Amino acid sequence: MFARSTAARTLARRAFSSSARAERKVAVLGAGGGIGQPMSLLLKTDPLVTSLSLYDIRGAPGVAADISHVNTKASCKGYEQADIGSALKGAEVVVIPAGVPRKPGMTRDDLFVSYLLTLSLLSPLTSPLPSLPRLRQNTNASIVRDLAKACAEHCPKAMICIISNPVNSTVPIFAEVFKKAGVFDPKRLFGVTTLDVVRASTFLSGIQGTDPKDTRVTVVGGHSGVTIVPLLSQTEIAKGVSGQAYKDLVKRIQFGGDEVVQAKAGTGSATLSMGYAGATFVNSLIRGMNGEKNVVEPTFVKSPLYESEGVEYFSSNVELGANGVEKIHPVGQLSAEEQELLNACLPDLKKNIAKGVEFAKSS
Ligand SMILES: NC(=O)C1=CN([C@@H]2O[C@H](COP(=O)(O)OP(=O)(O)OC[C@H]3O[C@@H](n4cnc5c(N)ncnc54)[C@H](O)[C@@H]3O)[C@@H](O)[C@H]2O)C=CC1
Ligand SMILES: O=C([O-])CC(=O)C(=O)O
Repeated sequence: MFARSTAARTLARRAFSSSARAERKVAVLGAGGGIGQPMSLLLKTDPLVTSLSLYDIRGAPGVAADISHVNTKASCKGYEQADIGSALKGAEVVVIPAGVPRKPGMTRDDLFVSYLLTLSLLSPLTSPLPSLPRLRQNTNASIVRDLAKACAEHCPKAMICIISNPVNSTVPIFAEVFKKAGVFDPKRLFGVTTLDVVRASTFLSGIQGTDPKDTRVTVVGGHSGVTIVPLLSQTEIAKGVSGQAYKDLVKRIQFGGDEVVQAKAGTGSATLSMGYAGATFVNSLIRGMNGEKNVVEPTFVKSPLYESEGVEYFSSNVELGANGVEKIHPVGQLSAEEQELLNACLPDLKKNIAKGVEFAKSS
């Protein structure tokens, strides 16, 4: 992993040696889960990570004990529920894959409202109404809200990378909690949309017979269905993919998550590819923090690009630096098809963001 050009590798080495003493403590919240475990393993093998703090409401000490035997530099420690303060103390990067994954038939937005709550309504005998408020606590929205409160208290200056779905709403929730606590810095909050870029690269290179490592596709918008907008016209390698093949490719990139949810048949959603994508994003983020120049990743951040249309958060190419977001790149030239995709994305994205803001403000 972490494949890069020779020039980038030289820069990374230089950045690494100039920051060889830089302590880079990374905390993973939800480290015992399907994403948390492989991502933590990959982070343990990243030479830029010096300390790994693995937290989950269940199982993190065991995962940490296992991973800590890998003979790489980073130290690794696991924490249980009562220890979230120790887990977060001194963390410079916090990655959050905590929460419930999808099952077939669900959208990511369904994860905002509790899956358990839905079940309880269907089975009132096993889940009597008086327990509904407790079940409501199990939504991804409230999980992210509560983890945001803990981060605001214990590591308000950390870079925060949100994986928990629906990303289009959980990032605004996190931001609102930080605003309430008076510690919000928009440059330090990222929705992780890297898996969309990873998939676009894999699917396109599969069609064109190219090496995925040289097949970079910019994907903008949000992280669900039609809010995912691949900009294939900006990639030389995509030239020649047109007509039905183009439509199929766009659909596959937009609904790649559903492909995995279907294939896993009720046992979860993408975990291993997401672990890879999450560790890749964190590696880029730390390279930027360590002073490497021109580190660019698409990520869902507070963005001025479509603010005038009421869309406060948007994923586009972002240059990462010492303080997080260094520069937000515009989407660039769009084809007529891409303009249509963007037109379809913005209203949905606006609704998803408003839902997150509303939830955080009212809870
Ligand atoms: N941004 C993206 O591209 C992607 C996002 N996801 C999302 O990531 C989330 C996690 O997915 P999986 O790892 O497959 O689920 P999982 O169920 O395997 O793991 C989730 C983990 O979170 C833990 N957890 C629950 N509440 C917690 C809390 N309050 N504090 C700390 N840990 C807590 C659970 O104990 C569990 O270990 C889901 O919401 C899923 O939709 C999944 C794939 C891609
Ligand atoms: O599809 C899901 O629910 C998980 C996800 O976000 C993805 O795989 O892109």
